[in-house]
Amino acid sequence: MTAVPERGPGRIEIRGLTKRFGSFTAVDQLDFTVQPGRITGFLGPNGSGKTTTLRMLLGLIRPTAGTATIDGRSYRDITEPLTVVGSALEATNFHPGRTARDHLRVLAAVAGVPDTRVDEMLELVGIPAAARKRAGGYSMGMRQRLGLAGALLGDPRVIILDEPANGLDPEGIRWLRGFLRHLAGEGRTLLISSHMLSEVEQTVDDVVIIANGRRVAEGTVAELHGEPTAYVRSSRLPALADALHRAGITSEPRDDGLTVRSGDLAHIGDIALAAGVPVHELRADQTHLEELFFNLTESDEHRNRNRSGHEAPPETLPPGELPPPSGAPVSTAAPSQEVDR
Ligand SMILES: Nc1ncnc2c1ncn2[C@@H]1O[C@H](COP(=O)(O)OP(=O)(O)OP(=O)(O)O)[C@@H](O)[C@H]1O
Repeated sequence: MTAVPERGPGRIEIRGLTKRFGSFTAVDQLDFTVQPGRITGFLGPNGSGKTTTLRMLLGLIRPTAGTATIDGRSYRDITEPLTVVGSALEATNFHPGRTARDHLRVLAAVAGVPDTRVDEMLELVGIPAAARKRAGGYSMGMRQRLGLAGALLGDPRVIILDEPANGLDPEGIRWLRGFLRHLAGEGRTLLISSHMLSEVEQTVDDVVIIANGRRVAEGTVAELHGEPTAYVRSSRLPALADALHRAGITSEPRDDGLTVRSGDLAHIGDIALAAGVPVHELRADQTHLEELFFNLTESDEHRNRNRSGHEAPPETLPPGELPPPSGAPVSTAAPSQEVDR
């Protein structure tokens, strides 16, 4: 693949992005930035507005307010969009009677790329044998890989994938992780959505978390984890707390031990040893990201509207727009899928 210069173009900017379906606000004043050369996880529970946001970014539906741009231009204003942005919103809408090769050839023709790239892409995503097999017989994992191959056909610098790990087995998830990392290493911009933080935690650099269409957190994965802490147990806690304090480390009592505001276990152990304090247990605290995710997205303030019966009534669908994605899987690789022009 052609290398994309590091720190090159490919910046996604979402500003005040809002989408209302009738009186229902699916995406509400959303703001975030996605940087090239990084993998950004776009996270939120089911129905929080991820797909609607991606559909606006990809020009499939019009925002009610705000903008979604790539290098300052909205998708509809990009001259050869498939060579700039590759996307796979769902991995399920391949024509069942069409082979992977035929499917990609159609897209290649649309994107204006040579047919030779089709087999290259199938090889790249690890399904060369699927070239002649009809898509109707594919596993979910193969569909995901085919969707990815389609997204990459135009050698785009921006890649947008909706729940790309869905249906992949652990080996497939490991493969995807390495593959996405490689693409980011080439300077490309990767935006991937997921409803499970734990699923993408090891894959992404940055995260944007939304609940009920609103951003509730944004930052690097490390920032989300917060400052590292350790748990230490001893029969002489006051002496240990005192020794840590003298070393400039704060601690507070927890259960029958201390929470120490440092992740450097060796340093904590050395301080205890130097103070002659016995240590009965010393371990790093794990931040339970899933719990944090739940707190951020399911707190009283952000409780999922879809679970409290406030979902948009279907008749709110504006003319010319596709029904909710759950019922109508969409791959944005082909412009023929675009609506609401
Ligand atoms: N065309 C539409 N008309 C009416 N409501 C819609 C439409 N599209 C989406 N919605 C509603 O907007 C909300 C956000 O949906 P969206 O698909 O963007 O969420 P999501 O975060 O992608 O969820 P999931 O993880 O389940 O795909 C949902 O309540 C959904 O029912």
